[in-house]
Amino acid sequence: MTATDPLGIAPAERNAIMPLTRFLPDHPFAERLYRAAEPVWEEGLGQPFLRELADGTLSRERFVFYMLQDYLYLNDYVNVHAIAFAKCDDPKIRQDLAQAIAGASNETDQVHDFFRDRFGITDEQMASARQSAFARSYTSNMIAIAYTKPLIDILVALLPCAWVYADYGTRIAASIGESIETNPYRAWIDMYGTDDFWESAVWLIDDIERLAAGEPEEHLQQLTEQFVVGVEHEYMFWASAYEMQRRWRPEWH
Ligand SMILES: Cc1ncc(CN)c(N)n1
Repeated sequence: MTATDPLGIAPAERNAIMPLTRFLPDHPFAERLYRAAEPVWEEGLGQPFLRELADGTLSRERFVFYMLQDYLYLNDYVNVHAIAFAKCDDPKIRQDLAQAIAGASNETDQVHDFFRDRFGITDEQMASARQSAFARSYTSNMIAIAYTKPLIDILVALLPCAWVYADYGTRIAASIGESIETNPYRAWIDMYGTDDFWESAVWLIDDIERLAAGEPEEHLQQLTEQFVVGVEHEYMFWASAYEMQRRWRPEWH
């Protein structure tokens, strides 16, 4: 584990809220996934988009770019859950997936609609938003996994979305304390920095842990690599929003 927290959270508090110590004892496969992704995961939290969101200095332009990408992202994200649902005959996981779909519409209501009003994002902007190369790479990968792979692969493809956001939201909330009161991005932090949102990662981790128990080592290795790719995609989603970069090369407008 990295010694210094990217947002400067003190070690004692950090231990209580880190991904593996928070509600997650006895999840060896989740631990393996996190450890494999840890360098990118931890570096990701320290990137400018998130540091500036945490201290409230992120430009509105960059945040709007992110919001429009995220709106497109959530549509694909819900579709991936729906494909997983159709492939799943485990009643508990079906219920979890249905709740996650409802949770995504909660994100839209609490975060997207709020910032649409606040920043005056128009229907035209929403309708004409074009997915960035980085966001498309992320969701295309998830959709391909959803159509071609078994249930556990789909759940692992979804896990970075839930777990990284729950962790970053919690750690951002912990790092800024009372300054949240004046942070223009408070609605975002309030959404992702809560125990409720954390629960949306926990069910997924629990279900994956259960399914992983019967899998051969070779498949677990593939899933671990796939998870790291998902965390890298999360990283690039923010990095490309910060640069407001739509195409693979910045000069391709
Ligand atoms: C890109 C992305 N990843 C995850 C989340 C959290 N569901 C989100 N809203 N956007």
